[in-house]
Amino acid sequence: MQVSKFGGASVKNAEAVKNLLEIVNHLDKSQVIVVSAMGKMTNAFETLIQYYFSGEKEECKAQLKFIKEFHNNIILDLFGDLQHPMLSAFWECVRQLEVKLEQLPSMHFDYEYDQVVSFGEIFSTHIISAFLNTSGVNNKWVDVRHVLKTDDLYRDANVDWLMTEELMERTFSFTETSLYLTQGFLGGTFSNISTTLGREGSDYTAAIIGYVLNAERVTVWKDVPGILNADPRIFPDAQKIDSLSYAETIELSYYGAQVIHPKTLKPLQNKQIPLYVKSFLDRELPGTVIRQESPKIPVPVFILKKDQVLLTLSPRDFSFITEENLSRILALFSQNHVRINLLQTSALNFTVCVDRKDSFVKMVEQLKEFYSVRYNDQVELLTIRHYNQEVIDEKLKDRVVIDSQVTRKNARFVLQSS
Ligand SMILES: Nc1ncnc2c1ncn2[C@@H]1O[C@H](COP(=O)(O)OP(=O)(O)O)[C@@H](O)[C@H]1O
Ligand SMILES: N[C@@H](CC(=O)OP(=O)(O)O)C(=O)O
Repeated sequence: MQVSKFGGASVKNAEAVKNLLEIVNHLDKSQVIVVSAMGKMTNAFETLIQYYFSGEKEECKAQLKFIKEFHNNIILDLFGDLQHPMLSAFWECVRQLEVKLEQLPSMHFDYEYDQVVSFGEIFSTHIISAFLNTSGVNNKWVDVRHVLKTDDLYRDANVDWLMTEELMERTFSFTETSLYLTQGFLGGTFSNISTTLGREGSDYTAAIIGYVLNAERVTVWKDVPGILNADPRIFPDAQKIDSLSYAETIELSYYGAQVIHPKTLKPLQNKQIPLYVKSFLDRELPGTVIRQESPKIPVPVFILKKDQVLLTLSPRDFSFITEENLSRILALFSQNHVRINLLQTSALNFTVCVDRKDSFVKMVEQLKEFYSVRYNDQVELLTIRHYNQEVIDEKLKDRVVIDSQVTRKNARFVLQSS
């Protein structure tokens, strides 16, 4: 069997869903199709949950209307009729969301987030499953929350592999159908409360299913021809890489290449399942294959992380940056979920480049108790993997370099934002 994952961009409107039908028609038999919320709907649901949680009733109503209209327009284009008989399950879910939003939220934001934002994937999969069925591509809709079991760390749930294996093997048995369609990004607790795996977690869902069912391959369909040596939105002349090793791809995603969710590779590597990244805009193109062995990458790879803060701490007492100081500092970063992207230490200074996020300000206040804190929040972090001097010179032309770290494989530069 194989797993194919379709992200938001590949189902952003009716035309895209028709294109998905075309791709599915050409896939090998025995597939589990994993689908994300349509287009930017997860962002729209995030706005909805903010209004709901803060009790802004009118704004909440207007946002719900926007979300419903978005899906209605796609349905009208695909089915010509909002009340098409195949859509009853979809309308039942819309009603469930409406009922949820009429109730008062609990005090637990992350819990409420997962209960509301999960409707993005539930809606998209009901619509797409019904559309495929009416188009002669028979498939069985599976509620992933019943088979992908997690703990209750809402918004960043951890998979319970044992339970998931047992439930998935039973559910995806390929006895009654050769095509299953299910949701990315979602999970369910032991008592079937919705959870999510972290933003952009649908790639990870595909890998989990592939791992559990011993898939022959997993394919993620994207709006790019494969993995490129840079984000084409930032570096328009980026080149496609034909083949990558798991280890290299894990490094790229660790340094911030946003094309694959970082957790995706490990389950696949553990069972040596190849991952294909292919373009839904041209299904004939070969894409990129990721597997154990791969030829050396023929070009340097550029990864630019924007919205970074460069933070320097110096002990207020007479101590150096010792192991004791380091463990206290790192514990605070971990407690505040602030990710360190680059780290340098000297006798008197601890310097890091981190993502700018809300908890950063709180963390800085805690650090100030022991350290003098200086920071610059107008910076970007450029990583060049497999660098050479020529590409460094070219990329740093007209840029102000604030800090750098060079190893055998990586040249990393903290740059003033351009
Ligand atoms: N190195 C890279 N190679 C290819 N795409 C990249 C790279 N880095 C960033 N991207 C961006 O990743 C996007 C695709 O990933 P993503 O948006 O997560 O897909 P989806 O949500 O549809 O699964 C592309 O549109 C591209 O702009
Ligand atoms: N819909 C979720 C999960 C996801 O992975 O989406 P996409 O495949 O469009 O990145 C999100 O936007 O975070």
